Amino acid sequence: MKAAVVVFPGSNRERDVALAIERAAHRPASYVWHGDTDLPEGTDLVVLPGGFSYGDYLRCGAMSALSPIMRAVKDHAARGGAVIGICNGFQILAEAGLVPGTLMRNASLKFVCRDVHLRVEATNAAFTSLYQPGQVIRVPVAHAEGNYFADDTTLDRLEGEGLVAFRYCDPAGQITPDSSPNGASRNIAGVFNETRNVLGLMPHPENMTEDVIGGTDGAILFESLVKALP
Ligand SMILES: NC(=O)CC[C@H](N)C(=O)O
Repeated sequence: MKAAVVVFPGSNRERDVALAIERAAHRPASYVWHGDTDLPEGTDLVVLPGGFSYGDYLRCGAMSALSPIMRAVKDHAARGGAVIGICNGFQILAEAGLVPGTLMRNASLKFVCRDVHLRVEATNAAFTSLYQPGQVIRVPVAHAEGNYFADDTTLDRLEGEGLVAFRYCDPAGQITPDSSPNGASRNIAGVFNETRNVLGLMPHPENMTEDVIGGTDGAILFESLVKALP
């Protein structure tokens, strides 16, 4: 699997995700500057990492969504190529219209940094195929604008088409309002585009890939991608 991690001014999780990919794929990911216009030849997976691109001015991800590289990212997605946006990357995907919905300020109006539990809602995608359906995993969040919002018609469609990837839950897998760190609609933590080749995900699987830092639940996502992609 050949992965390209896009670096925006203010990204801060690019090395974490590149390391998680290298561990799973046994080959390094390459970094691509947001001002470039082309992805490396033969890229299988594009990663938009977490961080504070453009200092979160205007709205998180709004300016990065207009970066020159995004044209190539959209073309890659339109060809069926895999794209994952994590946290700030999810915000960029939403602003670019590559996944449905938007990310609003956390209901608490506070930056939230802690581990959360997620229920895996869909395993019929390259990103999640090695999880068990309904599996409860633990990964960290670190964001101020992770409150996923879409109108009810869109939410019903996402649920009807199985495009909700992950939901915040309690440790037993129950979907309760209290288990969401940000007030997200229907506890949604991650969504696919219609063809499930693009995933927007608010928590950070790349920061839960080693026992020494608390667990390996996040590593399974990268191992799933390695299995699914050439
Ligand atoms: N960890 C991140 O990617 C943070 C995302 C964004 N800057 C926020 O605070 O909502």
